[in-house]
Amino acid sequence: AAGDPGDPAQSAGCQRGGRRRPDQPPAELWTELTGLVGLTGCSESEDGPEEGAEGRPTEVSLEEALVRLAEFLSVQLGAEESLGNPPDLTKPSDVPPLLTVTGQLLALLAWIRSPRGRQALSQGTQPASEGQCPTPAGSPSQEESPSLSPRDEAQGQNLPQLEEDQRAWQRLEQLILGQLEELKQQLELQEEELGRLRLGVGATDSEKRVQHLTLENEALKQSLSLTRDLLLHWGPGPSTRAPQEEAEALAELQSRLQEAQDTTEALQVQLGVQEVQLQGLRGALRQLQQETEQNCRRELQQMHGRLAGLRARMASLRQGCGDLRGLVSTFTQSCQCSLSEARGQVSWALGALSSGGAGTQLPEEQQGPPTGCPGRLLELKGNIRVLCRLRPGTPSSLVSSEPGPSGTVTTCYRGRQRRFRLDWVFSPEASQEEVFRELEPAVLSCLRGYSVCIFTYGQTGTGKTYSMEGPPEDPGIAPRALQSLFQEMGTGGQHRVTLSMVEIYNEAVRDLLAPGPPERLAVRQGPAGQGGIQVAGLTYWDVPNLETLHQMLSLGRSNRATAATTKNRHSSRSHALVTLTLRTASPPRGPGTAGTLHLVDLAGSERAWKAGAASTSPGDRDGAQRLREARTINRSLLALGGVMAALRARRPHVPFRDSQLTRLLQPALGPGATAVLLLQGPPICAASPQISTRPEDLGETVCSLKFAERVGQVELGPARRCRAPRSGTPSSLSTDTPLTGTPCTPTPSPGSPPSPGPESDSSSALGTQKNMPS
Ligand SMILES: Nc1ncnc2c1ncn2[C@@H]1O[C@H](COP(=O)(O)OP(=O)(O)OP(=O)(O)O)[C@@H](O)[C@H]1O
Repeated sequence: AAGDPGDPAQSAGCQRGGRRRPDQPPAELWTELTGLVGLTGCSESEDGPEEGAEGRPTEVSLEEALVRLAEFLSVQLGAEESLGNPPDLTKPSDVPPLLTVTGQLLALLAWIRSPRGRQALSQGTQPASEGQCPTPAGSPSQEESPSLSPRDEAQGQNLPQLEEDQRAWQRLEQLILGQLEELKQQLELQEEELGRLRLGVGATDSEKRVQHLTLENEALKQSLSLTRDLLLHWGPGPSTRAPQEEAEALAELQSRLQEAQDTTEALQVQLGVQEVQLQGLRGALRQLQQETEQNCRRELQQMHGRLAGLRARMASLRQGCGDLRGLVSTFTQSCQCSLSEARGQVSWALGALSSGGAGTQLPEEQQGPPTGCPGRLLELKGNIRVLCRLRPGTPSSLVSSEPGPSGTVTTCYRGRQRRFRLDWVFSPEASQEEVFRELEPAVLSCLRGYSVCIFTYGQTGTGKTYSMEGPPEDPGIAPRALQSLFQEMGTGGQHRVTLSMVEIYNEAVRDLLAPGPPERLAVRQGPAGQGGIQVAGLTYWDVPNLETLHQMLSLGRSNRATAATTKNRHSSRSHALVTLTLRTASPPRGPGTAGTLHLVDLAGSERAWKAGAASTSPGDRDGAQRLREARTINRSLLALGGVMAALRARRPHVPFRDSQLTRLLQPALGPGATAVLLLQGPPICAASPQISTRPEDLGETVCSLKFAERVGQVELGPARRCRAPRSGTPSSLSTDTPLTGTPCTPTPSPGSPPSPGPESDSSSALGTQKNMPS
């Protein structure tokens, strides 16, 4: 219609639609076409009053079909515009074929509606324009003959005119068929493109294009079938169908159109659903990828963790292997020693028997220790043992224990569970008696010449002093040990017991049993060749009986520095060392033994700021004092840790000199000595005001447990008995590494000549109670 100057609609008198100008925008085509159809309909209703309201639907259906065609064209043009390639309608080659076909159809429609067309149709003749056929190049003449005659006039119409009409129709038919062919080709091309685009799944633009082309294809298909139907029903040739048939055909067309629209809509819906599904699938795929990635990463981390754990385990196994090797060699050496000792004893016994007869009794020191005696038991148990005692309290989920031999203490600190295995774990309800029973063999081994050190270690307020000293009604390790020793020694007077007691307060060594006020003593390395440590001016007391011993111990305890801290009202601010030397009387042949028992009550391990010592206000002298104490206590405990680490790693140099504590403990931790560490642990008990449930307390406990676990791995070499010098006085606490001082009786002042041996009058050695330093 746009390119046809002889528009049939115009020639039918519909001047309102007018000619489509080349510069007319494609969007106006819709208006133009609907206007055109409207006009046609309007003329029909005016022209055919005889058909009435009943006859109208058939005609309206045709119009509707055209209106939809026009709609489609408008949409297509709009779509092309939106894609950025609007067709240039001024160029005939650019005009979409469908547009041209629609134009032709509208022209045909206009002609059919015109009186001439009606006449021709009613006569069963071809439509004819006034001298020119409706062609693309030249459409039917604009001037329609206004004098088209009715039926009777048509009979008189001249033959050439009819022939010309006939030709025009044939041309029109050819043209439409050609255009249909063109439409078909275009459809095929688009289907091909659609197929190509379908291969490129995933690209958003391609998807849009696919959608667009699908719609276009559907529309083209519809328009093709519609055009075919129109051509079939309204095309040239004699119209042999009755109006009723035409109406039916139109209704059928309409229903097909409706069907096609429904199909399109259904397809669109399906496409939408599929798109949604596609998006869902893409999302699921992305999520799956992320999850897989996360899982892989997590597994990798776990593998790394497991690998690190395995490496650590391997390292500890290696170390354990080394320790085991050491133990085996130690055991072999010990066996060899015992064997040679036994051989010597047997040969001596045989000699004694042969010279003195059957009635001769072997001196005690020449008898091998009987099987199961404390000394042997100690050797078998290992020369460093770590025991743990938890203060009774409300059970807590943060600290738990499995009591018994090789028992465990489990802590849950900062969300991490740690399990510590120790040689023996006492249940929190364990009595003083139970604790001592486990230590008794070690204590008694001193009588056979072994050097034994028992020390209590742990956080402040956990019961170190309670375990070591205990209240009078329920005595602790020290009183029970003395009682047990004296019980074992009996009243034979074959043993001589010497006692000394020092404290290390702020790195100063003080004699707690000095006759005068406690003074600072100098600790020195012993003379070359003698080895050991010497404490100048330290007093040793010969103790004749248990009662005196208890009195002296309580005297020493009362001289000890204590103070009130936030954790403990009677906190020990110093390390206390009680040393007991037990010398057996020299038998007629062979040396006697000199066993040593060190009982060490360490000051509490604590962070300085926690002991209530962190008060640094200028006027608070007590606070400053507590702070200084806490610092020196921690420094010395650190030094003890360093010594233990060096012993554990079997380093050639052991830093005993790092603190006064380690210097004094050197004999107790030397080769052949036996050490028992009693670790005191706190209950995590809300009911106990002294011990809070704060995590830092638990952290302190974990540190203590770690320390104890490390100490348990220290190897001091096989426990060895010490021979007492044949002559002389008990000048040392351990014959291997003597801690020398000035043993004295109560009467002589410190530094006076040593008291006589056990053969001497024990009462004079001890003096009387009134002579004791007060
Ligand atoms: N097993 C126990 N049974 C009953 N009471 C205990 C027990 N252990 C400790 N206590 C009590 O806890 C309090 C603190 O104990 P103790 O003074 O022995 O602690 P400590 O570790 O020596 O402290 P510090 O290092 O400050 O000297 C004391 O009142 C003591 O009686």
